[in-house]
Amino acid sequence: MTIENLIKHANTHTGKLAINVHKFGGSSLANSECIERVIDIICRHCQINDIVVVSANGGVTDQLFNLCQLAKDEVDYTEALNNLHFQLKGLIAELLNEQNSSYLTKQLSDDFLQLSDWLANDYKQQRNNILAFGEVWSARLLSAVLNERICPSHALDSRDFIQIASEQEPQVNYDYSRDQFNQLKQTHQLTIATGYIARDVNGQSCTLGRNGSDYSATIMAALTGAANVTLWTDVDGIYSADPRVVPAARKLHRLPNGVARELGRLGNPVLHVNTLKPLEEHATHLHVASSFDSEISGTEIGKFGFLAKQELSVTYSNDVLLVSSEHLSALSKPEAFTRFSPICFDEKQALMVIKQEQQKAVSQWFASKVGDVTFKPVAIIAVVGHKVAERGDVKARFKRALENTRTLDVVSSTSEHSIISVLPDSCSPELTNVVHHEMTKDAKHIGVVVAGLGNIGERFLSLLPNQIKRQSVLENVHLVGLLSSKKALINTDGISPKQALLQFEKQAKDYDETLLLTWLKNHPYDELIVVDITPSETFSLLYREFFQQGIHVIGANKWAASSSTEYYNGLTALAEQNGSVWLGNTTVGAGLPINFAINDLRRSGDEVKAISGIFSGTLSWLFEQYDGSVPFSELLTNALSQGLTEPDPREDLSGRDVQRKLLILARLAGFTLSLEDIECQSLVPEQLVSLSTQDFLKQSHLLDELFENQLLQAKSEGKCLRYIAKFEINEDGYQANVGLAFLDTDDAFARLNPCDNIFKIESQWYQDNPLIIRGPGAGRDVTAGGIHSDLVAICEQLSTKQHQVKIKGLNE
Ligand SMILES: Nc1ncnc2c1ncn2[C@@H]1O[C@H](COP(=O)(O)OP(=O)(O)O)[C@@H](O)[C@H]1O
Ligand SMILES: N[C@@H](CC(=O)OP(=O)(O)O)C(=O)O
Repeated sequence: MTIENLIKHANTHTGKLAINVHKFGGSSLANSECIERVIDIICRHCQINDIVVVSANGGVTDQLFNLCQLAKDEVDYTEALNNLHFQLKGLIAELLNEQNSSYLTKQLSDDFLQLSDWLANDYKQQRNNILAFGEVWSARLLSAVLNERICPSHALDSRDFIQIASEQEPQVNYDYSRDQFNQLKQTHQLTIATGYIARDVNGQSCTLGRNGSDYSATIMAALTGAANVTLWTDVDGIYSADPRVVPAARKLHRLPNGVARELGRLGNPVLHVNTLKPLEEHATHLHVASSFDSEISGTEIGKFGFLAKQELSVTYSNDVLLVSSEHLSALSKPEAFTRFSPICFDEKQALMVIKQEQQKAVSQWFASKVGDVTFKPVAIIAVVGHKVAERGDVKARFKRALENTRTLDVVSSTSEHSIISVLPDSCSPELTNVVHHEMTKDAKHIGVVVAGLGNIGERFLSLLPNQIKRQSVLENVHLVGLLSSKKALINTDGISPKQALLQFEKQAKDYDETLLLTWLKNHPYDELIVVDITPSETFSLLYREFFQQGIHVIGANKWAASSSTEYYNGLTALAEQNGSVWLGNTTVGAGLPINFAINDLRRSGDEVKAISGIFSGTLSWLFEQYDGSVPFSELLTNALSQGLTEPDPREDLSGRDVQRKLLILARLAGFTLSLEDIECQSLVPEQLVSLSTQDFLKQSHLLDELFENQLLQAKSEGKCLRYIAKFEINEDGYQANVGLAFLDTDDAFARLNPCDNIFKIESQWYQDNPLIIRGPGAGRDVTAGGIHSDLVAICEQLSTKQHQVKIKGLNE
């Protein structure tokens, strides 16, 4: 939705559109630049009846906690207080016009008088009211900026409508809260509500715990029946480990609900422990996305199939306590869970691990019931994934990763979705990296979309199941898309390679390019490869889009590789910029390793000086057969009926295909040239050029005299006829042409099996005795095999590739 739409809806909207909740975390609101970005996201993604939930501006809650602590320790906090006031006044001045700025500054000064008073006289009682200021200031400021520049908006203090049982038991009274919310909500205005805070049944201010604004957002979604909740933060999704600590962390595109819940329970900051609770009975979608780059697809949390269930992540916490008491056995497991939500509870070993904030409640309970209890700071590291507790292989790998680490003898799980180890010392970044590496080293999932289900495409697919079985590098390759020119089948959870064509037949829908591109933009794979086995120029024009998304391409299709110099250079630059690999070993010589050989020579430091040969299977066959005993046109009809030519044989006779192949090879050898730089002798006489295919075939006898004359002349010189491609460097640069040549009958190019290709490479290393590659240059098996060879090559390259996580403040 654009800003115009937001405003238009402000004036006309009747409140019937689905509601979306957008939560912006503190990191997304940390300074005026961040807030400008948030405003831009609101303009593009919000409708007027949506709800925006905000956390305190980045760092403000920490500062408020610090002020309470200083007051408690009776340390002078004046400077800290003034700094915070100064910072917030600055933010107001930077974002609002003079009139609004002075109005908000006045409100802020009043709040600071109140804050000073509470800190001096009543910080204990007023602690939650003090902490609540962060969110109140943040909502007020954002709402004022929107009102001034974008659309009518009002700020709501969630304490005025969210009622929970108590801070310890933050269950929401939904009926009451919904009623209150409906009374407070203004129609035709964008609601900016505070996260993190609520009131208990006694009307006391409560917080929902650190990072609690996520929970506020989902509570508000449940109150309003919202369709979506987006948690906008400083990282573009949930990763397999904290990306600040583990640079090799992988983005988890789709996280099953249970796994997300467990990550939150273990204290992962991206998801608050209670975030998912309010959504349990609603069909609300939950996303985590980056406010720093709102176009990148984030993580979706929901119900997913096999692939998402395979994913593992590693999380740790250093803010946990080991509870020891000889009376621990007085506490049953269910009771322990309802009372304290421990992270782990091991009845047999009488061990319980809790979050630091539970300490007070635990010690009070023990004191009142049974007796002494001691607390020891410890740490946990956990592997989290769908039902990992039942997976022996995961447990074994986790133990192996911890082999050289001192652990308390507890590797226990309280949820089926995690295996936890308790550490006597804090969990170091090194350990987190080691464990993450061990758990995820072979977890790179590669999606493959095959475009073009003709002869070669079918063969490629029929070879795929065995290739996946045999080539270990293909272990995590998933066939996810099949495209023909008219139909498309995309299945994010994978299409069975064995049943591929059958599934395509039954389930494919009409091909829709926009839908395809949208899917490709949001695909959940670590890497995605498009295998282009189409002859289509139109499809090749999508390579730009693919490379922009970092998608890799295996092209058997010659169009892109032989496009204009400017376009081709643009494509290769784009691929490089975005880390896309582009291979096309089968564009020339089918499965013959000609492209590999040229690449390899260049890698070895060699310089290619000339490339020549017979590059067309069709022309190879025709001239190997043509000895004058049968007219050329008869041979051509024969070749056509055997499927050796294109449906319109002029495609072959024009030399254009050979010209493209020579261009591709010369480019691979490192030369900059385009098709126009390669002289091309067409074998189609002028009068046959513009006829329909049918008329051309009827008139093909007109070719006979021409070829007969050429053959007679060649024979008179003791030579034979061949269609040759040649590129060579000379003093002026290079010379390149394709056309008919008279060759000695014992020339290597003259003694081929019909249909074979031959490539001769002369280089610095292969000067006097050139490198020759010869063999079938077309055919179903060899071409499909060549594409498989590219697939293995790409997967080998990708297995060592690391993605750079984009996090504001870390590498942005
Ligand atoms: N598994 C993980 N995936 C993504 N981010 C993580 C993960 N574990 C920890 N983090 C950290 O959580 C931070 C986001 O949480 P938080 O600071 O609460 O954001 P916000 O201010 O938006 O609420 C990220 O910057 C990242 O460093
Ligand atoms: N401001 C609170 C609540 C919150 O959720 O913040 P954030 O969205 O920045 O994690 C805190 O810092 O804990």
